[in-house]
Amino acid sequence: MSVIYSIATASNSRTNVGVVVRVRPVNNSEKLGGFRNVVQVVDSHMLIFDPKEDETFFGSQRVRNRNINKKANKDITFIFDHVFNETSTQEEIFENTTKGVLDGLMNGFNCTVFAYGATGAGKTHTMLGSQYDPGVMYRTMSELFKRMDDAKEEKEFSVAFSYLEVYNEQVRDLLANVGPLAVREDGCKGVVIQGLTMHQPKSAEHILQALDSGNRNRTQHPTDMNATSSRSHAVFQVYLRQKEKTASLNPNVCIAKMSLIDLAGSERASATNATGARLREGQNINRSLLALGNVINALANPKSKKSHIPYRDSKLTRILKDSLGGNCRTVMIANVSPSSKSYDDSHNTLKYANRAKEIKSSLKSNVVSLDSHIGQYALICEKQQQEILQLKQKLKEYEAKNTAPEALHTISLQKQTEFKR
Ligand SMILES: Nc1ncnc2c1ncn2[C@@H]1O[C@H](COP(=O)(O)OP(=O)(O)OP(=O)(O)O)[C@@H](O)[C@H]1O
Repeated sequence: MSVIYSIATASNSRTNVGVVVRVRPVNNSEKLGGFRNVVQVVDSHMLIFDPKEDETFFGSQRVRNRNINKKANKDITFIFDHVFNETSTQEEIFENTTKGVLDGLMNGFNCTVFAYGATGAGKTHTMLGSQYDPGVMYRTMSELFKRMDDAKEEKEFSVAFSYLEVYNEQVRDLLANVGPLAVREDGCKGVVIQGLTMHQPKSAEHILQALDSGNRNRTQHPTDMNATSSRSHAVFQVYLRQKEKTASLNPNVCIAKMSLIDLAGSERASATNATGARLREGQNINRSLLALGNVINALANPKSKKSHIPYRDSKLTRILKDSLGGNCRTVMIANVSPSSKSYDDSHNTLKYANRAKEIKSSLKSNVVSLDSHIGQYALICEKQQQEILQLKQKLKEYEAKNTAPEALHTISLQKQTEFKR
């Protein structure tokens, strides 16, 4: 029997999390090894993992032709916001993923795009690409500069960016030669990485150069699956400040952050034959990806919404605390190889991506009025005064109803302490 994950389309107006899958072309070693294809892209939303080999497709219609002697294939149907096949271009990926997210950034929402997948599945190709065929990061920045230019009559913009990596649970600035950086949380500013350099770009090309030089500083080591495997999580962040150009003394100012992340490859240690330092490296990668998965699971689980989201379990999730869930728009690009050589890795990636679809977040634009602090405090105080009066009234009614004098006294004391707090 075939399994279908999520019958409803993943494009749900309540979700701010888009999940897309990109299937890369088969590489030479997969071709020469005679591996079979285990990912069949049916259309732009559906793929089948490990399809029955005796089935043919006409459009999205299956035509069955059963062979009872064959070992059952997993035959799992997955549905995502978008599925890109082997021939999809960098431009198509950008147009159908980050371009829409940029609308969010321009409207003051924090946004995150991250590439997830096993080593060699195509994450760096998707996010960074090459000089001649740039990926999502450069295309996003080009589009951002275009949009700022289009709106320059109405708004004043300022942009800054940073580029860091998390390697072996240490944060390093990819654009400056400094030691490991500390991460701390600031009540007002959110997550702060102490000493991380901020750069003000003059153009999208300037950012492309910075990405290129930053990437040369990134920790890479060959693995059995990828000769130039990125062994760290690379986090590129852009801060956009917009101020309305109006005659008003109190123009709206809006600050939002976009994080573009090329994660290190998820992999089983046995598949990479790693030992010693490489094994420890792999364990740290898996630890932070596991932590990221746990955060995704917690955000996706409505029961845990009010309780604890385990952001503190790794450096990666601590850095992304204000970029995942909550007030944030997220796109996950799950990269997979179509080959049976990466059977378990692709299966795991698809399950991880499927889980990420469940995250729901409530958006709140970061628009603030320049003197909002004063106006807001007056309103907050007024609201709290009203709330205290209502609670006092409720307490009075409760005390009047309650006949046990001792119990009454204890409850009353407790409530009073609460009010004082
Ligand atoms: N869609 C694609 N089209 C053409 N080539 C691709 C595509 N995706 C990946 N490749 C090629 O496959 C190889 C591995 O890709 P890439 O380095 O992006 O993998 P990765 O997922 O970042 O791996 P790691 O986690 O080990 O760094 C590269 O040579 C890359 O150019």
